[in-house]
Amino acid sequence: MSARTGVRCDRTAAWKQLRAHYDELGARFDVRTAFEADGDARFAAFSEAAPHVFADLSKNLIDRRTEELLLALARESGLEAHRDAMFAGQPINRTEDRAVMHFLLRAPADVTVAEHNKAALADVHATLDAMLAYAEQLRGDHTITDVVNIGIGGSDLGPQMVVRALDAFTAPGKRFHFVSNVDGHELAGVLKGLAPEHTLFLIASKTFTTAETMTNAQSAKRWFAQSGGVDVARHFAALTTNVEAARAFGIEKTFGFWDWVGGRYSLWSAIGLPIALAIGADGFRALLAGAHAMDEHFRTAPLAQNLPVRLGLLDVWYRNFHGFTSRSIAPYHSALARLPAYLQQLEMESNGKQVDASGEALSFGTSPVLWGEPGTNGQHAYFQMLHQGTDVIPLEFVAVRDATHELEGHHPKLLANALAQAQALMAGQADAGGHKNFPGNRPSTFFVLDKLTPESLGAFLAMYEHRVFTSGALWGINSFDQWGVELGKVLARDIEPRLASGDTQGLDASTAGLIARLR
Ligand SMILES: O=P(O)(O)OC[C@H]1O[C@H](O)[C@H](O)[C@@H](O)[C@@H]1O
Repeated sequence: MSARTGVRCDRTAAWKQLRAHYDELGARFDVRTAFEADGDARFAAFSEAAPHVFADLSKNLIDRRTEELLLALARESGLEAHRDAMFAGQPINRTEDRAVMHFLLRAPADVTVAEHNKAALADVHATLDAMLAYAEQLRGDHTITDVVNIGIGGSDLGPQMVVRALDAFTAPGKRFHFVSNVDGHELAGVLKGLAPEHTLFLIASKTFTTAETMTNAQSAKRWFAQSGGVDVARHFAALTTNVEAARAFGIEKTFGFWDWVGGRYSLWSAIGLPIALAIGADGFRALLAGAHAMDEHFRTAPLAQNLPVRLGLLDVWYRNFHGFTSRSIAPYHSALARLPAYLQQLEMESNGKQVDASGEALSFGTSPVLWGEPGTNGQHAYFQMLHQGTDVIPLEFVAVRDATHELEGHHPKLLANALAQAQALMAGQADAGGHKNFPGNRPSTFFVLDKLTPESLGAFLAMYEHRVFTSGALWGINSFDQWGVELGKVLARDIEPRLASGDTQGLDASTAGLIARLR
């Protein structure tokens, strides 16, 4: 059974037309020539001012015909119906039979939703109000100086990235630590500087079964008792859909969320408590409001002026026609240092799939590899390859117009570097001789936020979520499950006792040999 309406992208007429267009013109498209021909008009046509986010797409390898065909592909593939199904709360995550409603987490209490989602919206706001009241109470409690979030994947990357990104909005007096790895070096390193009476542990796990998080949580509880901590109820809280398991673990204070929130889409839920502790209730509400504005843009803007859609279509063009296998992210703001790691989970766990939503094998590529580091650091490391390597890797700049520090001269230098890199990638430099030649015509997208605020960050992240939705929808895959993480977990459970016993029976010779080495 097909999991959705519409035709899989590779079976549409537009796909064939795109293939022909690529063979005829796309492969040889030169963005420099395109700028010579229609300059300002190109910048106007290929830029988009969405809520809180401006995007310049004009340095990409596309022309109007390409975009028209991509829009036709979106229509034939049923993108709009799939989007509307998500917003209607239908169970579009078919392999887990779940709705996908992270957008509801940021919807105002009085927004119009389908009748069957009214109870969910009321639950969202009841939990949000309780969580923000708790956050405000703790913000005023100066005996708590250290907050340790124990969680992994979506229960770590989102809150960690946002807390760091909004550092300028964080009230002084509390330090935030994020422990994710089962490697005890991480937790031990954090605990070294802490006192139990001044520490709050947040155990963040959607399922409350994840091995890494449970191991770290047990160790934190043991450390708390051994270091003289007495009041577990005051110093531990759980953020989870599995409240029962949290209670069984011994935690009284719990904030829940729901199975229709995917882990990598959960920073807007109770998983966002560290964010609320850092920037306060108003700040957290502003983050949600920014995301909601982008939700509305994605839900209602015509496809041709819909920023997440235009980005998702470009991703399909690059992945399936140009054959680019990776994309690099360069945030030109050091507070966004964890953005690439967060986006890796968002995009690669969502769209790193090889079958469509009905389980049928795909004959085309899906998620690219995402990677990156803050500019300008990346420039002095791997940008060499972006400029002169043999592979073309689309690059994404994220620049912020207003700085939040007062150091003189830094910000213009930072912005000049971002602009110059985008310019150099496109323009190149010919005839300088061999190793000094830059081929140019290397694509980039340039995002501008006026200021890095809770609101603009919320909008930017929601834009990215919907962009991933768009490419996933065109590919016909289920962007909301993650079966690919299961096999390794199962095998680790088999191997762990073998490391103690030395039993290697039935194992391949490599794994057996490595176990012998590691014992
Ligand atoms: O929040 P949890 O249930 O502990 O899950 C944490 C993470 O681990 C899982 O294995 C998935 O790969 C992620 O999607 C998830 O975010």
